[in-house]
Amino acid sequence: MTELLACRDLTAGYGDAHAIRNVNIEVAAGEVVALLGPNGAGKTTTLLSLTGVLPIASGEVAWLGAPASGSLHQRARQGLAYVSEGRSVFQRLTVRQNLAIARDGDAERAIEVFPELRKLLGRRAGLLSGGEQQMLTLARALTRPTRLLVADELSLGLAPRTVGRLLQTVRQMADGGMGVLLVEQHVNRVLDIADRVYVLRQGTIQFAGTAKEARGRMHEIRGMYLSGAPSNG
Ligand SMILES: Nc1ncnc2c1ncn2[C@@H]1O[C@H](COP(=O)(O)OP(=O)(O)OP(=O)(O)O)[C@@H](O)[C@H]1O
Repeated sequence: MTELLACRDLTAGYGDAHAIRNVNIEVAAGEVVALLGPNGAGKTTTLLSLTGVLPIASGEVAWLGAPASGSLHQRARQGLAYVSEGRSVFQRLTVRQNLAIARDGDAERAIEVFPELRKLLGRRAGLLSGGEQQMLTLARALTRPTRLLVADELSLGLAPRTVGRLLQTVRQMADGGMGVLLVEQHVNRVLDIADRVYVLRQGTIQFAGTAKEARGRMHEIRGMYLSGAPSNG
């Protein structure tokens, strides 16, 4: 398997506070990797430092087999799509205009993944439902050739059926050769489509294994959620 993104002993955070410590994660082409853990565990911080948005304090990040030094912008041109928490469509622009924003982008590629967007192309994005906006957010990230999709809580606030639809689409994209790193609150649902799982708790990796192994240790993983909140709140 071709390794796309990896970190070794990654420590990062905000000022002197290290929200994550000595984190080791890898994502290869063709696999869905889930990053799980309770609120405040450090999942978003991990994605931000892996994608080059947040500077790292120590450790190493490798992107496409070489030490990662460029910004998110540079990595995006090499096939890294990062969908951050929350819907980030341009509300006043149409779906078509939203899809046309990326330079060198190809709206048709995105519409192939989400055919339901075709009939909405002329509609203002602000008038779409929550699920449609989230599809558009994801579709926009895919207008460029994508090697790795990194997504933070894609399914936040969506109806169960829409969550299932998005996650199945993500699985199909990985089956087509893309690597996927997902932060997701719906543990059971994400285990249905993930190949491997990491569980973060209080800034460190507490579990790393296959989705099958995670299912076998679900009781223990649930416990990490219950006891995972930082003591200072
Ligand atoms: N901009 C920031 N400045 C200072 N501390 C921050 C900042 N963002 C996050 N933190 C802290 O870093 C820790 C990890 O936060 P992070 O957002 O990475 O967790 P998370 O696992 O993504 O949580 P959630 O599931 O609630 O989104 C938390 O203690 C949080 O309060």
